[in-house]
Amino acid sequence: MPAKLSVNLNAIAMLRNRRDLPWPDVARFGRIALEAGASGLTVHPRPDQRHIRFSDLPVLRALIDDSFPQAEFNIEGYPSEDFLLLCEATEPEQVTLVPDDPSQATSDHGWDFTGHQSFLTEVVGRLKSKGMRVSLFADGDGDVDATRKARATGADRIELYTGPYGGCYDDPEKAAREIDLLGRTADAALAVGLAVNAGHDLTVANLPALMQRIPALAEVSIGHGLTADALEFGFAETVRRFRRACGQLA
Ligand SMILES: CC(=O)[C@@H](O)[C@H](O)COP(=O)(O)O
Ligand SMILES: NCC(=O)COP(=O)(O)O
Repeated sequence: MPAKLSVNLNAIAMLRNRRDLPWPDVARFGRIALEAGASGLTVHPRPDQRHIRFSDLPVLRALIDDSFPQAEFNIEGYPSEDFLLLCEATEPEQVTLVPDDPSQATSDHGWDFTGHQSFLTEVVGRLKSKGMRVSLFADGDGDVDATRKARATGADRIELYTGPYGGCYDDPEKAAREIDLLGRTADAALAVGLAVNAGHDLTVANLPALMQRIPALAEVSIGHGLTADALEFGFAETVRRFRRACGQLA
């Protein structure tokens, strides 16, 4: 079963925000991605709204509801009260909780499931009671006990943080070690009943090996590498290239 591809629109929004102008239009690129066969859209609104703005969320929700009802909306972020209210107002199919500090340039680690067990349990319960699937950002470090603790929060999935793997683009031996750790984390998560997503710095080049080691991967969310490729190949063609790397197209 190929992994689903959720296209992250953060980089498009970041480009838009360079000027006080409405382009590139995130909804337009969301539409192009879904027309090209992406399974869903991902956004990671950060408190300073430096890329996705809170006002983008209802527009993207309406795009999916009105034109692509089979697609999924995935909202990622740190579960502050503001973020939780945003999710409750938008009702995405999936919320991915990420332990980001507001000052972080980008996400760079998964949850400490021991230290945040009760906090996560409460937040996961709150979101799930409103019908949202919940995924928890997790380090791919092979820690079996951490996956048990992730499961104990009531979450449905983990999202493997693949940044360290993505950073090995020029070091195949290191990449193989990272794949092994990610694979062992995924095995442990699947064994306790969690489904497994993955994201961060995934590319057309590094996806196939990840897919081969974790064939049960449910979804990948990709923005940075996809937007970079789109400058060369165009947005729709790039989505198709990533779908091919996910095993969706021959
Ligand atoms: C949760 C995660 O992995 C991040 O990749 C994130 O969604 C991207 O965030 P930025 O676009 O802000 O770097
Ligand atoms: N969850 C990861 C994501 O949405 C996109 O990460 P990246 O491809 O922008 O690194």
